[in-house]
Amino acid sequence: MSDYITFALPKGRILEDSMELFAKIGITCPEMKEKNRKLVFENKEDKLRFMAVRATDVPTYVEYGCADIGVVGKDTLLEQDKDLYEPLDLNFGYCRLVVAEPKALSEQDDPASWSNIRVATKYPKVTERYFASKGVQVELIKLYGSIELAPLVGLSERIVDLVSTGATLRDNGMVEVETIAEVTTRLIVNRASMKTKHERIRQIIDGLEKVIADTPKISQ
Ligand SMILES: Nc1ncnc2c1ncn2[C@@H]1O[C@H](COP(=O)(O)OP(=O)(O)OP(=O)(O)O)[C@@H](O)[C@H]1O
Ligand SMILES: O=P(O)(O)OC[C@H]1O[C@H](OP(=O)(O)OP(=O)(O)O)[C@H](O)[C@@H]1O
Repeated sequence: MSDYITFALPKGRILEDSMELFAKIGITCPEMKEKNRKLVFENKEDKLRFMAVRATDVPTYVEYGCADIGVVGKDTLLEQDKDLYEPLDLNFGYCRLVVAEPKALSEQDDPASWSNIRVATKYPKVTERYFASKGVQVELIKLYGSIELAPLVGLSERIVDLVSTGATLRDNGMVEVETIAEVTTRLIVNRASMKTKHERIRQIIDGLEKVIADTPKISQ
């Protein structure tokens, strides 16, 4: 398999856009279109292998060299802080990592007066760093999804989560307070693969870079 290039792709919302982008530089995997429960797919002719993994696991597969290349949101990279080469912003998956709170709370209360702020999030490390940099002590509550529910039921006063259209915040009576980071999808590469498979990987990066430069930027 060492002459193969292996990709770790997230199973969720990023997968389709990633495969569309790769197709523009001739990287395809017809086997992936078959409806089954397989997790590894091959394009034997072009010596390409694709693994479908949880979005949060992509950096791990790439860091350990099980995958040469990965596709992942900047939010995940900020949270995990792994030793990876990050050569390209793929210019899709636009969203923002924000601090938000219930609208009612925002109107009634001055957060500066709170002695203990509980913040629910999927991103505890980013959240801790962010509040520490502002000199604010917070209690972190790690959740794995539906973060906007936490303040509605008294689990936390605030949340740190992704916002794209704003519909989830709005429909749950919440408002944005501050932006922590702008998020897009990134290409990541294993550091050793960058040396041992330099020519093929460089070709992929250069090809994608050209496609991205020629594609008008779609703002969310
Ligand atoms: N509402 C959104 N709009 C645009 N991009 C988003 C949105 N939510 C998440 N993303 C981006 O897509 C990535 C993957 O999100 P997705 O929802 O597919 O997986 P996940 O559920 O966060 O991960 P996991 O499967 O590990 O729980 C995120 O890390 C982020 O970069
Ligand atoms: O601004 P919007 O367009 O409404 O998108 C934001 C929502 O999308 C993501 O959730 P996701 O759909 O991944 O579900 P989850 O809460 O289970 O992670 C994110 O965590 C927000 O909840």
